[in-house]
Amino acid sequence: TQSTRPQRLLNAVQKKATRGDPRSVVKAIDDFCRHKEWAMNVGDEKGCILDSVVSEINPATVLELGTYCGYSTVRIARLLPPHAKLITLEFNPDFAAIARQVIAWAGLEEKVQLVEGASGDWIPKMKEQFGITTFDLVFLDHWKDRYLPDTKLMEECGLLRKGSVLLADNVICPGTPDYLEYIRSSPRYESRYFKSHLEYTKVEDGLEKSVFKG
Ligand SMILES: CCNc1ncnc2c1ncn2[C@@H]1O[C@H](/C=C/CNC(=O)c2cc(-c3ccc(F)cc3)cc(O)c2O)[C@@H](O)[C@H]1O
Ligand SMILES: [Mg+2]
Repeated sequence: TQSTRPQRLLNAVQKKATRGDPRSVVKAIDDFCRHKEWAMNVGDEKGCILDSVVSEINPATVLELGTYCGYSTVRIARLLPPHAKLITLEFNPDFAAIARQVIAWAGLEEKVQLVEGASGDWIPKMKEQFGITTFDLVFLDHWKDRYLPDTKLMEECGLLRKGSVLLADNVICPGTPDYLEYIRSSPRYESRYFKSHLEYTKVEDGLEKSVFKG
């Protein structure tokens, strides 16, 4: 049977990366996507911006919306302090299965809880299911038309506190116009755009970092 792109990406990790070495997993995926097959990982250029935001916040609790193959999950989790928790939501079971193996290859299972399901169903259950009060950082990288509804849902569920940071991928390409309009015009957020490029290309894209004011 034909393999899928996520399966071929996992094969590249298992062939090129060293078990237990997150940096080598990130490099193996970037090399695969740059030289073999493009895939919608945040990538190395935007990934450096992601790294700097994570290092600046040093979060104890992180929520990622849209795991895909686990590239940004590994990028974030490798920088987390010992008892920090990253919860990542992925509703495609095939992608979730690949991501679990990528996260395991990096040796980061202890820091990551991959939850198979839709953000809309799980955001309201974060407190009761995982004992989370609020998230220090949320990385949005799922369906682009879901950024805004899920942000409103997180507000309603009290998952954001004064100082919580939302970091959104692809605000230019493919674009998240309704989210950008909302977050940039809301008095409850301080937003800043980090100009970059669409992963592995010269096309403009960027990350929007928004701090919740409570
Ligand atoms: C239903 C909403 N809730 C969800 N809950 C949990 N997981 C979800 C959800 N939505 C989507 N997902 C998962 O997130 C992932 C989806 C990501 C969508 N991303 C993109 O479309 C995307 C697309 C591009 C892109 C850019 C230019 C192109 F020419 C082609 C593609 C670049 C990116 O960086 C992207 O992130 C998948 O793994 C999907 O199964
Ligand atoms: Mg993306």
